[in-house]
Amino acid sequence: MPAERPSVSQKPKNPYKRPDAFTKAAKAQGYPARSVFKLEEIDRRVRLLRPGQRVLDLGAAPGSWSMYAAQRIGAGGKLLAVDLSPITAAFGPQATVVQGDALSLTNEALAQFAPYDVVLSDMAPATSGSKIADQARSYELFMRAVAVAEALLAPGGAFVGKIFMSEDFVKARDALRNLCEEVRSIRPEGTRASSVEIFLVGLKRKAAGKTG
Ligand SMILES: C[S@@+](CC[C@H](N)C(=O)[O-])C[C@H]1O[C@@H](n2cnc3c(N)ncnc32)[C@H](O)[C@@H]1O
Repeated sequence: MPAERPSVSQKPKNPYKRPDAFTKAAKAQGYPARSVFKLEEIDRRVRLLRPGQRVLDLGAAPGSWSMYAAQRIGAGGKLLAVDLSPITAAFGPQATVVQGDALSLTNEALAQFAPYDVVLSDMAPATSGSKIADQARSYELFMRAVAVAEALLAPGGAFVGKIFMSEDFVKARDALRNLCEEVRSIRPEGTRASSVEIFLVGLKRKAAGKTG
């Protein structure tokens, strides 16, 4: 099983106080970022990823989520990893990397392996120093990911998107409720205590014509 969480002896009693155990465990297992444990927890809780699936990963750099997803979908799956920044991590022959801005890339440019079984977005803005501006940008990235899912996610498919907590959270959750039968909000254990992020998980994408 990929991405083994920190062992009981490594893991602090309160991971929010000493989150470095997650960073060390990620590096020890060859993942570039501790964020892998967030996806691993979401996967474990909602049974997200399976062999043979087609996955779109938006905001994929430096590559931990894509590495994890590529292992879970195996050689029979397909993965498209997209980020503004270059991605140097290797995900295997089932993966293709696109460097670009998800806000301006067309849905066609993201459709290489569509329809997708899973759309992931861990996209986050570079922090600007303004909490309000960062929240607004995070909402924009989240809503773009939902729009991409609306265009490219298969009926029955699943969505995971990161958003910074703000007044817009309810609008974001409603947009996902419009798309998926079941919506959950998850704040994984590996999230830093100071972080304002939360993940909205949409399960069972509604069939076309059944949204709303
Ligand atoms: C928290 S990191 C993602 C970490 C990644 N999931 C991993 O496990 O390695 C957020 C990423 O979102 C990307 N990002 C932010 N805005 C973006 C945009 N408009 N289009 C594509 N990627 C974007 C950033 O470049 C950054 O690499």
